[in-house]
Amino acid sequence: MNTNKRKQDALNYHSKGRPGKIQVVPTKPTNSQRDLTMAYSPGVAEPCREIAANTDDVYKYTAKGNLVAVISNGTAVLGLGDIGPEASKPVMEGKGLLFKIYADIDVFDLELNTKNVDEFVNIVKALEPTFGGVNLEDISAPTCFEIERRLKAEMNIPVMHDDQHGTAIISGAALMNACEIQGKKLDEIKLVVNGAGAAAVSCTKMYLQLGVKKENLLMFDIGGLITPDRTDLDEIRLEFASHRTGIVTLADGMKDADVFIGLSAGNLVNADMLKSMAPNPIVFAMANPEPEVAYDIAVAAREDIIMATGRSDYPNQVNNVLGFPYIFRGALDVRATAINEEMKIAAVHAIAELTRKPVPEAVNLAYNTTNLRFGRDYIIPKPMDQRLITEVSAAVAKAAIDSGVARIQITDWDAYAEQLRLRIGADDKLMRNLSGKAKQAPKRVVFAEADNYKILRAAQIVKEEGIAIPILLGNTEKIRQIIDEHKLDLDDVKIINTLVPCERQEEYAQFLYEKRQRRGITLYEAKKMMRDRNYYGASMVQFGDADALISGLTKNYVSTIKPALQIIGTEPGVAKVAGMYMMITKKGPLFFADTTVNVNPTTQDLVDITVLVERSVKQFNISPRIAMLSYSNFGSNEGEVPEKTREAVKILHKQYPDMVIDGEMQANFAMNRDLLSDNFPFSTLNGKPANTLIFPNLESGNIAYKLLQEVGGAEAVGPILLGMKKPVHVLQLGSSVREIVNMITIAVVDAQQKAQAQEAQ
Ligand SMILES: NC(=O)C1=CN([C@@H]2O[C@H](COP(=O)(O)OP(=O)(O)OC[C@H]3O[C@@H](n4cnc5c(N)ncnc54)[C@H](OP(=O)(O)O)[C@@H]3O)[C@@H](O)[C@H]2O)C=CC1
Ligand SMILES: CC(=O)C(=O)O
Ligand SMILES: [Mg+2]
Repeated sequence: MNTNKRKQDALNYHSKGRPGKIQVVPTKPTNSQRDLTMAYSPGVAEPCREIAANTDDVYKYTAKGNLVAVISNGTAVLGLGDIGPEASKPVMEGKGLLFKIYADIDVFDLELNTKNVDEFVNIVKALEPTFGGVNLEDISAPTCFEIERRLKAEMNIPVMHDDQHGTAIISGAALMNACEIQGKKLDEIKLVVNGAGAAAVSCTKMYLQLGVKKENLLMFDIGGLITPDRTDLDEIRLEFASHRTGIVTLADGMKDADVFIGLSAGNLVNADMLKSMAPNPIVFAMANPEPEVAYDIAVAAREDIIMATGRSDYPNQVNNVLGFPYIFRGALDVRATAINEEMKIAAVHAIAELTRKPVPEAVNLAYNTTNLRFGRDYIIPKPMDQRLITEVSAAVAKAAIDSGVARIQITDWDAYAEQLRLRIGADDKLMRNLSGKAKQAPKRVVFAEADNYKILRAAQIVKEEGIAIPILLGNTEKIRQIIDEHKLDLDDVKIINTLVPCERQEEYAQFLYEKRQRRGITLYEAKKMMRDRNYYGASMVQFGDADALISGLTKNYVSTIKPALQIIGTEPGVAKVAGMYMMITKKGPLFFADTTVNVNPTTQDLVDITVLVERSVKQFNISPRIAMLSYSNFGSNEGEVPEKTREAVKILHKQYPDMVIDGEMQANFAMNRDLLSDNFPFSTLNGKPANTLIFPNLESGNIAYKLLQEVGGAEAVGPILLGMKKPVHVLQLGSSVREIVNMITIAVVDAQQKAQAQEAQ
């Protein structure tokens, strides 16, 4: 993008609509006179009295416990320097926005018009009743050190200067990982730090704590190398003075260095300086918005480099955004009185370790990448990785408890993790539970369309996570080519090319022939059909050579399901299969059927579908509350649809008296308990809204789930094929990798359950 356009876009982003980036949003109802009486006078006097009697109740009745002050005086705003408090406000609002979206922490940004340490400290101290924590930001060295030291000593809530400690934590984790990848040891690396301000000093202290040796360190400020004989330096900088001789300029210092850390200003390093570094160099050019050396220049200068910047538009963003939301989240949740060394070190390790774990597909999607994995271009997690909140905040909270600065304890860490996920809307508890279940006994899943990147990527994920053991069907060369192209880790996975004679193909063909010989299939045709991967895959499942089949990504539903129906067939007593979607909504999971198979079900079809769905929902450990949907409520309209649905409910009530089902009813009555009980108090569904919806025909089911997905933001998991004798699951055309992974998980759980049922017989 050209610079002028980027500039205008950034200005528009901030000025359009309501100027700025944050606002205050009420958290309690404000719709009625009664609500306002509670919110303000006279109701508000009650919590006031309680807090007056017990100050700590301020956490109970106000927003204090979740409110952080982001405070600056604008003296070191990014790398823009001392541009004043007003000019720092966009950055502070930005921090507020990030606190909110990544950790659900509310922020008031406060830009103070003072450079005087005493005045600054007195103002912030006086704010203690309002806030649960204080994030100091973009305050220049050396005053920032004194301000932070005094505030930490004099306040009883966590105070952290993020440019110092947030940056130290993130870059410490990145340095540990980068050294491992480059085969370097922290206690041996020669390190050059450019900058000797707030960030540089604290980062360097962190690196020394992590094992870097002081004698291997060179630190530069505007005046050059920090040496003991310089007379213009304060105690803080002199602590990092180097006794090495013969080094004057930064270029001198960088010769043979293993690591360059830039926390100074933009464009101070050139390609020649990088070329003079030791083999496999590590360069963190962290100045914002312009790094000390541009990413492109650095990677062009050295093929063996690990290059990071503070920017989001290149790989390896080493930026304190990865830390501050989660560090404060953990500190606030245990009401810590400080953010101490133990908490910081815990955060370093949590971030470093998270980088080594398989990257969720959602992160790849968010960054338009295909296979992020620990390595040269991925030394640190991506900011949009939702696992950061559970990993880092929990580690920080634990360390606060263990080091004795927590005022409240957490004992149930699983519940805490769930609470954290809920805060950022990342709670997919049901899928996580299913995934956990699948991992307990992973099954062999055969993929009929393995010559497709999305299938292979999903296969890699389920293999890595221990959910399934993939078997790939397709052209071996093509599959290997995709694996190589995307650097997928599937080398040891079985690949079967059904177009050439392969394992048990003759046997499978004979079986198909025997099953279908009176339905027009000759042995010759059966052998030919076994070259089709859907026939072959279904046969593998039928013969127990695989436990589940996944197909349908590239073919229509009917042609995918037909081979499975011919070879495996439906389970005893089931005339027709059906398709169900699990919709993961903000209010919990909803089950929709039939959304994929039966176009216009009869009354008996509706009964059969409901029986299959009820059993399947129960297998997810959820009590089904079923609504049979129509455009009519309990006989309020006549017509084919109300009549068949009403009749189906009647049959189900009679044949399955324990089934919680009612209808026919409209969707809003099914989903709204009050609406249903006010208007139809006799309904057997009263008490709670329905969680399972049976649609009168395919089009209504299909339209409803797609609308909920697109407009309601629900995630659709499925279609889960119900009624097959053995696990076969058919993907929707063009499913995403995440959707495929979810289907595989369901297929494995399905296979486990079918195996258990067989054992029990
Ligand atoms: N990626 C990230 O997460 C973070 C990045 N940063 C970036 O780090 C930089 C410094 O921030 P911060 O420490 O808060 O600011 P400070 O003002 O406290 O420190 C700036 C330091 O950079 C030095 N410096 C400036 N120009 C040069 C130069 N030409 N040669 C050598 N040294 C130079 C200054 O030297 P002197 O003291 O002699 O003037 C000073 O020591 C900024 O660009 C900021 O954006 C900061 C925090 C986090
Ligand atoms: C990222 C940050 O805090 C800075 O550049 O100042
Ligand atoms: Mg900053």
